[in-house]
Amino acid sequence: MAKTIVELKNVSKSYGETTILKHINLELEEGKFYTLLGPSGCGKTTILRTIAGFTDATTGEIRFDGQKINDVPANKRKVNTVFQDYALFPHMSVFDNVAFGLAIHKLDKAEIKQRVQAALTLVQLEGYTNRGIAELSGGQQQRVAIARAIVMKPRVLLLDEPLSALDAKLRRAMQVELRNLQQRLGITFLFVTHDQEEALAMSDDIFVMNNGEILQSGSPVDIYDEPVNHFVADFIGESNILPGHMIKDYEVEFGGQKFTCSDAGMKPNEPVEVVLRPEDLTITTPENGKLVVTIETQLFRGDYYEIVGYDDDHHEWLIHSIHSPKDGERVGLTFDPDDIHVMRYGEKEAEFEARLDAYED
Ligand SMILES: Nc1ncnc2c1ncn2[C@@H]1O[C@H](COP(=O)(O)OP(=O)(O)OP(=O)(O)O)[C@@H](O)[C@H]1O
Repeated sequence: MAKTIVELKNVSKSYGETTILKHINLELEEGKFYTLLGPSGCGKTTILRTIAGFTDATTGEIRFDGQKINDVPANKRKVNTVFQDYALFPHMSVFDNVAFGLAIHKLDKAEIKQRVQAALTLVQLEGYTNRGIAELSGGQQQRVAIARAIVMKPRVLLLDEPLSALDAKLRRAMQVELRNLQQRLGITFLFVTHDQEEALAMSDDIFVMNNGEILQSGSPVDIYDEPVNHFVADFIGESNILPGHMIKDYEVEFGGQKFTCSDAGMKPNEPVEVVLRPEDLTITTPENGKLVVTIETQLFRGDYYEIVGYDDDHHEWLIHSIHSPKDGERVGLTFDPDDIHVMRYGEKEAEFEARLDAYED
């Protein structure tokens, strides 16, 4: 198992009466790409700031290589931050921006030059050393900010929504670049975003946050396939979420019908929520469908149609399909038992994982 670098143990943060972070526990291992994902104001930046040393935790421990670092000042932590607005010095050249931290540490000129050149090569900005910051595009400024952080050879790089100022196309290109850079450098990245697609595409592991809490952590595939609760199912990807009842292990009722599923460990007749992803629904004839819906609208999304239909209980269904039924047409929907994901109301991640372990063995 990889070595743990950063640990937050039961970290809480309050400003006066307002609690911003509630009992945060997380571990970052060496060489992995992590993402803090959640809506605006949920506390993502505050977690970065406690790790960087810009904000004190009200309670709890921050550890680096197993040592408590709550009282270690920011400039003594082996962590660097790339800020959302880049925080570059506009009147200085690219070289001087990247060299800034090394110059403060009074490294000799030859070493500074060699390290700045190496960092600029890594972010594909060789040849830009004498440019002013104002003469660079947004994407190039972004690269300078990253070069300025990695030139310090941090063990952990914190990135606070670094791609949010870029247009959609450049943003996608930078996602690939950042992921490749992380793999080449082999250092731990902790990346903050509220964009779930970005988190799914880039991360080894994601921490899904809401309201000052980490609701779920795990690989993108695990979180997508097995969301712990309504918030996560709704926030990550698109979902059909329906109320239902667990009849017994591996049998669930929703929409007035019983279905075989792969979930277990609930009480008989326990009220539950059922998740079906739009891409797991297949359109068929009404006779062959497990459910029947009437098509309301459809949007062409390039490689699929995003279709909305309503069942006879007026429940809305979102369907992704390469086929385009007619508006007003009645169609059947089928899905596999494995595509049904059942969630218990109020279940926390630890209880959810314990239940999964118990019935999967
Ligand atoms: N110095 C402060 N004093 C009081 N409240 C603060 C302070 N800093 C942050 N907050 C509050 O803490 C909450 C979490 O802020 P934080 O910046 O960590 O959220 P975030 O998830 O990073 O949001 P965003 O995606 O919008 O940047 C917000 O409600 C914010 O208003």
